[in-house]
Amino acid sequence: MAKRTYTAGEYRDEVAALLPPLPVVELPLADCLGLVLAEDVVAGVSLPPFDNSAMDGYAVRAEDIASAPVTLPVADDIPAGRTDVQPLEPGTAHRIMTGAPLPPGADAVVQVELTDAGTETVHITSAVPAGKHLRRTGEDVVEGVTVLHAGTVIGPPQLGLAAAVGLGTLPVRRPPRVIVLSTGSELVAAGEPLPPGHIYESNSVLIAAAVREIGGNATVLRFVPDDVDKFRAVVAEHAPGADLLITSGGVSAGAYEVVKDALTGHGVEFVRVAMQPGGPQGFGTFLGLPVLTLPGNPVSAALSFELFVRPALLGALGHRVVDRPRAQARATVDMSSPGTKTQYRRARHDDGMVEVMPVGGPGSHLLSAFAASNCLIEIPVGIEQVKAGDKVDLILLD
Ligand SMILES: Nc1nc2c(c(=O)[nH]1)N[C@H]1C(S)=C(S)[C@@H](COP(=O)(O)OP(=O)(O)OC[C@H]3O[C@@H](n4cnc5c(N)ncnc54)[C@H](O)[C@@H]3O)O[C@H]1N2
Ligand code: MOO
Repeated sequence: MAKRTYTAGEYRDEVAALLPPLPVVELPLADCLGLVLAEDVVAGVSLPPFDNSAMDGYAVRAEDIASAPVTLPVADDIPAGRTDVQPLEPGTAHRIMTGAPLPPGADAVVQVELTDAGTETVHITSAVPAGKHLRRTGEDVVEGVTVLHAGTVIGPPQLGLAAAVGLGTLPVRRPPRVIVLSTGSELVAAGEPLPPGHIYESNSVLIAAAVREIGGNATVLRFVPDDVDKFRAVVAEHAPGADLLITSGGVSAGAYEVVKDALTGHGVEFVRVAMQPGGPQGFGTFLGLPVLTLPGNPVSAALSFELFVRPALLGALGHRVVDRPRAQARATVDMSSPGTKTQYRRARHDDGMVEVMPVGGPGSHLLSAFAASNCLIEIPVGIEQVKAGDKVDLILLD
């Protein structure tokens, strides 16, 4: 039977359908960075939780210093954290520090710079109006209100706010557990001697990093040689508890296509996507585990992750925006494309997004060109020739 051919858009949807929303879990704040809040979060306390001083100075009644300069006795000293604050008697001042609770009866704080900084008595040189330098209870957050909404991507400010209202954990969609497995008897790990006819393995390094970059947990398995039984055994051992298996290599038309041989007829369908790089793809479920088999050429694997796996994982994590931003710019040179497939050229746009220049050729082995790029030029099906000066569609990677 002829292999089904997908457009890049159709395949993107097929991959997304393979990954259901991840379960909601409560995670400690330190583990929530970059994840998506799964439920609304309500403040258990007001912010500030009590009326307090915004300045180091003296708590007073504004009317007592209206005719400043005046000298008042200092009846108390209130550092931040003090709990037994006494009321302010008329005609007196309390020395007070920033963040310390305001004594009942006080309605203003005079900052220390407007005084002689006395500890027995204080000489105040200027009057201040009632309300000056006070931070009122609930000015920032009122207890019981929703402070963070479901769907929010959790960044440093959101984590700070969660901690400020006393939350030690947040409800998030659990990071996906992704197994990354490269196949190929020619592969050697970086850092080891390179025998003749071998190459350094790079796909699992790139893919695992790309998984981690969006908040996933990636486990890289030692890449298996081109051996079907070994491949199945390694996957079976690691499938329990995993959310996704990503393989690279072994899916095209050669005599030793281990991924294809191991998974054909076992829940994984091997198809073609009308794009270049990234044509040969496979998707399905093996031993209950969603599987995506990416082509082995380094840029093919990288772009397959970019265009299909990344949006699917972001969707499963609850992100509303799962695609990279797009833009248009003018090509600086002529480019040709097959016309029958969408071509993704690696490229650099300038700061103003006026012009875009391809980096390297269209070949799927040109990893250094990809590493030097900040965008992809998308040349759609039906276009065989782009002329210098033509506007082209960009997918922004930076
Ligand atoms: N007769 C045909 N040959 C090929 C076709 C085709 O349609 N007919 N398609 C080509 C295209 S397009 C691609 S893409 C590749 C896909 O091949 P595989 O997925 O089977 O990948 P391999 O053959 O294992 O490797 C391809 C290439 O990439 C290198 N590689 C593989 N894995 C890694 C890795 N983990 N790290 C670094 N480099 C890796 C490998 O050494 C090969 O050079 O097939 C074309 N052929
Ligand atoms: O479809 Mo392949 O990914 O061009 O080298």
